[in-house]
Formats: sequence, structure tokens, C-alpha cells
Amino acid sequence: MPSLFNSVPTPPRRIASGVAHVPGFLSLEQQHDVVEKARDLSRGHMKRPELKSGTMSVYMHMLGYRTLANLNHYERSPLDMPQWALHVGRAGLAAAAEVAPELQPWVASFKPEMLLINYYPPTATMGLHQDAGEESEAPIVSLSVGDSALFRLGNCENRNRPWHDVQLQSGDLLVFGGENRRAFHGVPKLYPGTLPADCGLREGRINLTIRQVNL
Ligand SMILES: O=C(O)CCC(=O)C(=O)O
Ligand SMILES: [Fe+2]
Repeated sequence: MPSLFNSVPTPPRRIASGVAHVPGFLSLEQQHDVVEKARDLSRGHMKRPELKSGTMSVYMHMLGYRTLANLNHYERSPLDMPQWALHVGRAGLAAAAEVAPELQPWVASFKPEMLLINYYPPTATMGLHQDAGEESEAPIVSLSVGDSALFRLGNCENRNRPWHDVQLQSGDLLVFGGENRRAFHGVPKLYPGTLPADCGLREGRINLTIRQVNL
């Protein structure tokens, strides 16, 4: 949805303690490149996880570490995490720490070990959950490409309000760590048709999370 307003850069912002939103972290060219890489890695692997509550609407593929039945229990994957994800993860955390200083202590020690590729078809959503499978308290680095999404971040105790609602657009970086590392979060909706023409996707959204699993 290119418009005059889309070309006005939104500055990086601290959403809450340990939570940073960096709009436009990836250039359009980098977005396209990330989509190509994600596509190559996940061809033939994308699966909608089956949960007790039903089949998820998001397709997932994991590298470095993976989960089987329980999304909160990791095991080493035979597929290695690609090196580029390590570099993007570290660069993302460093950029986020510029606006959320609570993340600064993690910058030097961050050891990304896992890449999760999520694909959201235009109607897909992800319910509020905690990222709890990692032993490490290192921040979660998350990148978005494709349709804009509503990202909701709550508290660490339950799914109740108040929530921080953030619109994540193609190319945006979001990092959460520190006292909000275990905050409930999810994606209640996408805004179909809002993706930039040259991002590499025709519809829907790719989200990459780069994670340290072990202490
Ligand atoms: O798609 C997103 O922005 C969030 C993904 C997420 O929370 C997860 O994969 O654990
Ligand atoms: Fe999550």
C-alpha cells in the first residue's frame, strides 16, 4: 500500500521495558532477500503445528532447534541454523538496545541457535502465548516481511489487559527481552493486501524469530 505516509520514516521506539520496535530495519532489497532465503530453507518443510486446541493457522519451520508435539520443548534439529540468521539476530539485538537500554547487557553475549520461520496466510492468526521453551533468558529477535500485522504484547502473568498493540509492517524488527521476555504475546490479525510490491511475497506474512535456546 505505497502512499505518501508510508514514506515517512517512523523512528525506533521502546514499547515497554526490554521491548523495542525498529520500523524499516530491513530495506526492501533485504526483505526480498530474506523471503528468498526463507523460501529455499522451508520448501517442503512448512507445517501447521497440531496443538491440543486444534491445528494452528500459521505454517512453521525450525532450524537449529525444533519442537515436536509440545511447542515449548526443544530438541536439536538435524538442520543447522544458517549463518546469516546469526548475523541478522545480533545486528537486530544491537539496534533494539539503542532504544531499550535494558537489552544492552545481552548484546555481547547473544548466541542465536535457532531460526523459526512462520508463514501467515492472509487470514492466519497466532493466539496469545509465552515463548517458554528456551532455557535462556536472552531476548527474542523477530523480523516481519509481507502484510502488516497487529502484534499484541501483554504481561508475564496472564493474557489479560492492558496490552501494547503494535502494527508490524514489512521490514520491521521487534525485540522483547528483559522483564518482558516471558510476556504473553500474539498476532490477532493481519492487514491483507498491505505488503509492498517488491518484498518477494504475493500475499501473507513471513515472521522470523531468532532465538538463543541454551544458557
Ligand atoms: O509473528 C509474530 O510476530 C510473532 C511470532 C511468535 O510469537 C512466535 O513464533 O512465537
Ligand atoms: Fe512467540
